[in-house]
Amino acid sequence: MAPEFIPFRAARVWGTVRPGGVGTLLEGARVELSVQEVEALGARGYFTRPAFLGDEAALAARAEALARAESGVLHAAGIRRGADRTLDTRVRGDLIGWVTPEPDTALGALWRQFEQLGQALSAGAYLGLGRFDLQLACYPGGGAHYSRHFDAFPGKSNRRATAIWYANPDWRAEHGGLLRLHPEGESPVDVPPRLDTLVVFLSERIEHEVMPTHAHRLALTAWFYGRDAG
Ligand SMILES: O=C(O)CCC(=O)C(=O)O
Ligand SMILES: [Fe+2]
Repeated sequence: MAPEFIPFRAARVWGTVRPGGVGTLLEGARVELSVQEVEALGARGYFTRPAFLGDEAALAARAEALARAESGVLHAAGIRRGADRTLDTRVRGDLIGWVTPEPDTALGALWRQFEQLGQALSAGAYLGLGRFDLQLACYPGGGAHYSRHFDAFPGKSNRRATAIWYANPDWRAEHGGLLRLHPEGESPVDVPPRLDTLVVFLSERIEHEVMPTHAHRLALTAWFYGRDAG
């Protein structure tokens, strides 16, 4: 791991749950981008970071995400087609729901880290980001996937950056479910959806897909809009 990460990770609160509960685990932890991450974003349109929250906060956020998914609030995302509005799960087979967490929760802590990530991307990579939406997505296994797509089209939705945080401990190769990035002019890059991995890419620039998934797969995605967005 790049040495740049060390001072910033050491500043985190490890091993203690403060009186406020899991939501305060990461209080004061600043998200900073390394030089390599800024360069990768500019040159290739993406970067990955193997540990965004740290083990304790990641497991707490995973537990809350799983509880939400199991509570039945998520709905099928598949593209709707035709007059009968049937779902076409050939394009995407995930279940999704928007997330606005309470502050004093582990997902609230993740939310604040995404907020800081947006600020760091604006300061370090001049992306001029404003608000973001946060979505929980669950691929139930059974080969569910999401076909190759862009998250934004120039001049349309004004989504500028996509940041995905994965919540799957013990992810194994036979589970499939890789995020496959297709950077322009480069070979595809596969990202396993392992617990606490963060991937950040430019929404208009990086085409991507979720490969067929053979285990329950959870992810939280933040889409950052430009500051000038409505
Ligand atoms: O979960 C992932 O790895 C990517 C999902 C995705 O591309 C999307 O929801 O737009
Ligand atoms: Fe996407």
